[in-house]
Amino acid sequence: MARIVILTGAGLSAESGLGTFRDKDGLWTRYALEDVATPEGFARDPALVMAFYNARRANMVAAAPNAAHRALARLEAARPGEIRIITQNVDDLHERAGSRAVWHMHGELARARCAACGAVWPAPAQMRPADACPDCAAAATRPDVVWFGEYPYHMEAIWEALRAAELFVSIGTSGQVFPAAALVQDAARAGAETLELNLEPSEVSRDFEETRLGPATELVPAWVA
Ligand SMILES: CC(C)NC(=O)[C@H](Cc1c[nH]c2ccccc12)NC(=O)[C@H](CCCC/N=C(/NCCC(=O)O)S[C@H]1O[C@H](COP(=O)(O)OP(=O)(O)OC[C@H]2O[C@@H](n3cnc4c(N)ncnc43)[C@H](O)[C@@H]2O)[C@@H](O)[C@H]1O)NC(=O)OCc1ccccc1
Repeated sequence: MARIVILTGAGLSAESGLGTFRDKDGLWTRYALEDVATPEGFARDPALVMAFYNARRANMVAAAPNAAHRALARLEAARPGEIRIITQNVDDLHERAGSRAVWHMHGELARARCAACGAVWPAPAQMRPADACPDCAAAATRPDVVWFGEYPYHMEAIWEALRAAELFVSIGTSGQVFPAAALVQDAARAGAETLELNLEPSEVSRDFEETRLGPATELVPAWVA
């Protein structure tokens, strides 16, 4: 079981050019969360939701891991089996930097899912609702992401990892989305040390023993070194 559990958010990928959600020009200033990141929004206008995720997938493909992603991959390589990354990010920059022990608790842009049978497969660049499922042939394709009101992935494994953690580190997240924002409390309750690395104080900074402020590409390599 991993001694060090690391939670990451949109702030980790910000310096790779992938917009965050809540910063001044963030995604939620340009799209209504209710329209593009809820099952109800998808039912109302699947084409709008697909356009939103197809655009983010294209941005992801054009982006590259930054020094913070690479530092975390180095840490995992230096300490095999000791590091577990839990990310709220749906991009694949952790894996492209070389990290392997990664749980995407809110899903992945790189995957499509069948809303009828649950099958998942690599997402085409331009996903369409009518795309047929390779398993059941249903035309019920959706992005394999966790929308608001849906149950996040890996929750049981995440809580188990937090029970065994000696150190919990949070990087680039505003602490406004649950249950991700409550994981620091779960870690602290289990006796782990808690460290926050973020550009600015978050909604849950008070739950951390230590908070270091600054850009991830500076704070993370310095912490790993
Ligand atoms: C809005 C909020 C109030 N609503 C919720 O939290 C809801 C409802 C809710 C549940 N429990 C609650 C309790 C209280 C209140 C509300 C709730 N939660 C849910 O619906 C969740 C499902 C939520 C998942 C939604 N899907 C996403 N993403 C996938 C899609 C997509 O990506 O489109 S959420 C999405 O938004 C969140 C964005 O947050 P951040 O990543 O933190 O990004 P943000 O822009 O906010 O902040 C960026 C931070 O980085 C910093 N930064 C910026 N640049 C840098 C930089 N360069 N370096 C360092 N830091 C930097 C900034 O300072 C800032 O602090 C991420 O989680 C991201 O994945 N499901 C659920 O609860 O199921 C039941 C349950 C309950 C308990 C236990 C188990 C199950």
